[in-house]
Amino acid sequence: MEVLQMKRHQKMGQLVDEAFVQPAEHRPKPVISDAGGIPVLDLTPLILNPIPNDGDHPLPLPPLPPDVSSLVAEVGAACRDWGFFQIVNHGVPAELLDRVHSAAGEFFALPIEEKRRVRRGDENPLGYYDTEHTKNVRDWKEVFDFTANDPIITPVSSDSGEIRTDVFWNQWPENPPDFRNACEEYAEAMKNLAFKLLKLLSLSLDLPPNRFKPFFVDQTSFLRLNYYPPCPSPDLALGVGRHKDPGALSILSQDDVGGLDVKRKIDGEWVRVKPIPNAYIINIGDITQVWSNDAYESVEHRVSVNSERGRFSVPFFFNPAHYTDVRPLEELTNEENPAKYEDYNWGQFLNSRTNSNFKKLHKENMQISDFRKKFLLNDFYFRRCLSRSGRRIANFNGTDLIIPRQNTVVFLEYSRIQK
Ligand SMILES: O=C(O)CCC(=O)C(=O)O
Ligand SMILES: [Fe+2]
Repeated sequence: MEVLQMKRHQKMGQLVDEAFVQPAEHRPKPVISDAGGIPVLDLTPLILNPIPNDGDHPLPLPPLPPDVSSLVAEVGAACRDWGFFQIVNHGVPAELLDRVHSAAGEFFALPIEEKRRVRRGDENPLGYYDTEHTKNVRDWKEVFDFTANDPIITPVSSDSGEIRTDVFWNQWPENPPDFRNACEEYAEAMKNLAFKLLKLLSLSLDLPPNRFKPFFVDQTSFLRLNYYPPCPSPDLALGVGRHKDPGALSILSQDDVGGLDVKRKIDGEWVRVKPIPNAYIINIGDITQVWSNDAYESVEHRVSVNSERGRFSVPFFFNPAHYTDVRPLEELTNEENPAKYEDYNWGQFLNSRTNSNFKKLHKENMQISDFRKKFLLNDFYFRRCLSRSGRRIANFNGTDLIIPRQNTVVFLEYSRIQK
C-alpha cells in the first residue's frame, strides 16, 4: 500500500518527502472559502469595566454593565456555534506583538546549526525543533517552544512505565539579542489576557467569574513560535495536520499570510480564518469541552501552507496545573445532563501528547474521547439511552448500567463491544 502510494506521488511530481504527505482525504482542496461567520468581538467594554475578582469585591458581585453582559453573551454564542472567535481592543500593545514577530523572524532565519544549539531533545521538550508530527504525519514547519512559567513541572513516565515528576527549563538562544526579553514580556501579556478571557468564559456558562482560576495557580501554559516555510507541494502537505487543542483555551496571533483552517461546525467544511491586524484568534480546547460537559466543543483546525510566502504564528496554550484532574463541573451536570467524561489527569495527558508528537509512532495519541463515558447494556455500550416516550430512564452515575430486558429503550450512540 505504502509502495503504491509512493509510486503515485512520484508520478505526480511530488516535491516533498513522503513523511509530509497527508492521506488523500486530509489534503486541502485547491480553494478554501473564508470563514466569514467567525465572530470578531470587541473587548473595549472591559477597559472601562474590568470584571472584578471575587476577593476584590464584597459578594454578591454587582450586576454586569449592559455592554459587558452583551460581550459575555457573544462569547457564549461564539463558543457554542464555532468554538472559535477573534478579539480586538484586547489591551496587548501592538509594539509587543511586533517585537515577538520580529524576534521569531530573526531566529528562524539563523543557520540551522545555530538553531539546533537550543533544540528540543528527549531530555527537555522545550526549545527548537522541526520534526513535529500531528496524527503521525510530519508537519511542514519549524517551532520554538517555551513555557509561560519557567520552570515547568510535569510528570513524565520512565521506561518502566512508572510516573515521576520532572522540571524543565526554557532554553534561550543568544540571537537575536531581544529574543528572550520579548518572549518573556509577551508571555506575561498572554497570561493576563488569558485570565480575562477565562472570566468571560466562566460568566458565559453562568458560573462565577473566578470559577476556573484555581486550576491555573501552577499553570503549565506554554507558547510556541511557528514558522511555516514556503512549501513546494502545498496540495500534499500541511503546516499542522488536523487536530484539536488539548488545553483550556488557545490565544493565537497570526501574520497577514493566512492559512489557519477551521472545520465549520454546521457543515464540516474547512474554512479559512481571515487575518485581522493585531487581532487574536481564540479557540476552545478539549479541557473546556470536558469542564462544560460538551456545552462548548473543541473544534478541529489545521494549517495550510503555500508555495510563495512563509508564515509566522504565535499560539499561547492556556493549560492548568499538571496535578489537575479534569472532569465536568458539578454545576453543569445533573440527573438530566450527567457527566459525560471520566476524570483524567492533565499532567499525564500532556505527557503522553508531548511524547507522541515528537516522532512518528505507530498508534494514535491520547484523545479526550478515550475518557467519554460508556454505559453498558447487555453487549452494547451506550452514550445516551432514552425510553420510547423520550424520557431518560435512568440516572447514569458514572458506573456501568444494566437495564432490565423488559424495558423498552431507544438506543442512541451505541456501539457493539467485543466480549
Ligand atoms: O499556526 C496556526 O495558525 C495554528 C497553529 C495551531 O493550531 C497549533 O499550533 O496548535
Ligand atoms: Fe492548534
